[in-house]
Amino acid sequence: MQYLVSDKEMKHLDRNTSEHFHVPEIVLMEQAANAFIKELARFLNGSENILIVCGTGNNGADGIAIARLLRQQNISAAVCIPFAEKKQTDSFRLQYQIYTEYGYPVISYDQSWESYTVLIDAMFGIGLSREIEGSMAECIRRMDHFHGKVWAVDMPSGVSAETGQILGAGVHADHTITFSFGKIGQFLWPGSEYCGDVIVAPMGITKESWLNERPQIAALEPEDLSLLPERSAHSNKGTYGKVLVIAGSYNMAGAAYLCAKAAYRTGSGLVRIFTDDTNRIPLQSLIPEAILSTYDASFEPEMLLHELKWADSVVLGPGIGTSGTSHQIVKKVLQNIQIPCVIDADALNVIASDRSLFSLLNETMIVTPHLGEMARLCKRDVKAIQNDLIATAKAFSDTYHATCVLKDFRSVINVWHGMTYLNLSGNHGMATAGSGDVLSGIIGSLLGQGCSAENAAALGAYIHGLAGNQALQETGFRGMIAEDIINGLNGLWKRES
Ligand SMILES: NC(=O)C1=CN([C@@H]2O[C@H](COP(=O)(O)OP(=O)(O)OC[C@H]3O[C@@H](n4cnc5c(N)ncnc54)[C@H](OP(=O)(O)O)[C@@H]3O)[C@@H](O)[C@H]2O)[C@@H](O)CC1
Ligand SMILES: [K+]
Repeated sequence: MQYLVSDKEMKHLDRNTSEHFHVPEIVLMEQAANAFIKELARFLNGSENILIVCGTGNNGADGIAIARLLRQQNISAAVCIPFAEKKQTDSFRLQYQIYTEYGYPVISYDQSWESYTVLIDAMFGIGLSREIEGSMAECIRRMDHFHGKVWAVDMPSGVSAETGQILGAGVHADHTITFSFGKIGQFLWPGSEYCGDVIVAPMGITKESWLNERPQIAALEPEDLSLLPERSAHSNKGTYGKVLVIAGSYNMAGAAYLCAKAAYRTGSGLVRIFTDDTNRIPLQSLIPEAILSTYDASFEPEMLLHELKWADSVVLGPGIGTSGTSHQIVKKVLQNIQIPCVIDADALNVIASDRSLFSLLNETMIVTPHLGEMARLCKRDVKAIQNDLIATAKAFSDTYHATCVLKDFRSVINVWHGMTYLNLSGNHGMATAGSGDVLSGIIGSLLGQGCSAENAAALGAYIHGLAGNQALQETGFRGMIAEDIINGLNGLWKRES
């Protein structure tokens, strides 16, 4: 698991390193500059002519230190400090003094950048705190139009380290070398598109610097697949959980099929589909492994209660529609459920339309809204939510105690009183109908196999993305459909065994 930090957290870690562990700022800066060069050097062939555009804060100070170290390794480099008259930090002044004592070149802002082949952006790092305006925004745009490769020091200038929003203007980097921890804004849209590939370079601020604080945001990595429920040679189908998939209404067999199949492909021993009777024939032929319980116009709640007693976990909602019967089903489940549950799709729309149902949510439940569903749940517009993904997911969990998986290009998973996860697996091929049904089936399966709500939600989103990445090898981006993601799971498990 890697931790991702905000600008404030990084400054806090920096302060703890200096004040508690007594590592001087200038030592950290030298380590940062060395760490940057070590990564950069892997891409250089020695013929480059490098320009480093520096601000007057510590990001700019890093830039000047990098220029000095490059020159001392016989690599052609010069700095440009377009707004040298602005407020300078002590470290900036010191780095500038050292650099000029050596007689290394500082070019004026008016000079052409034509002869330079690489640009290093050291204007703003994690200190960016407001919109960039006027001539500074012009300078950012000039960097953005640079003809060669662009490397960003810590953050591309203009990208908020906390939200990933572009503050006024932003530099599109080919690579971003960031120090010690990934920054949240590097992984949220649109910031992620400005960072190019992100390299986290260790530079001496370590996890010890959290002292008594706890990191808030994490991203799962391949080694975290060890959190998956164990399998045993001595087992039967009952060992791996019974999942009740309440899905599919008239003409919506597909959602039930994808969800149930994903649950089976994630390892569940038994899956039962509770669905509209008109789905019986297609589901029996599409997925004969599933047990079916169906209802018709005269929906009898007793049958549903009976199925709830049978199950170890429930997925409630894919394709159930928002009819009166769907409302009855959702309400009955929420009032009676005593096992872990994923609430998805139309079940969320039903809840959004009847505020009395919100009070039935609790910490054993996982809600999986996409942005539109979340907009209906919290009565905000999609754009506002997109600009504020992490806070939105957190506010929902804090208020209703359920684990929230807010689905987007980078889904945010928030656990009530717990960690926030940013899911970094997956690709845009997965933006296709039914992809969400597959995700809820995966999460429901993990719950049925005994995972906590936290592990099922974070791991479920991660596995879903990995399966999509696996599918990419067969389909490419453009033609991927939900079934391919399910097939991608097979590839994942094959690698595991
Ligand atoms: N922390 C660490 O662990 C380590 C950090 N290191 C490096 O330090 C970097 C952070 O340095 P930093 O704090 O000096 O801020 P930086 O990004 O250089 O910005 C400079 C100043 O610009 C200003 N400003 C803000 N927005 C503005 C705007 N829109 N338009 C105009 N001005 C604006 C704002 O000052 P203000 O005007 O608010 O007083 C701000 O302070 C970090 O990214 C990394 O590279 C490493 O050396 C090693 C260890
Ligand atoms: K920068």
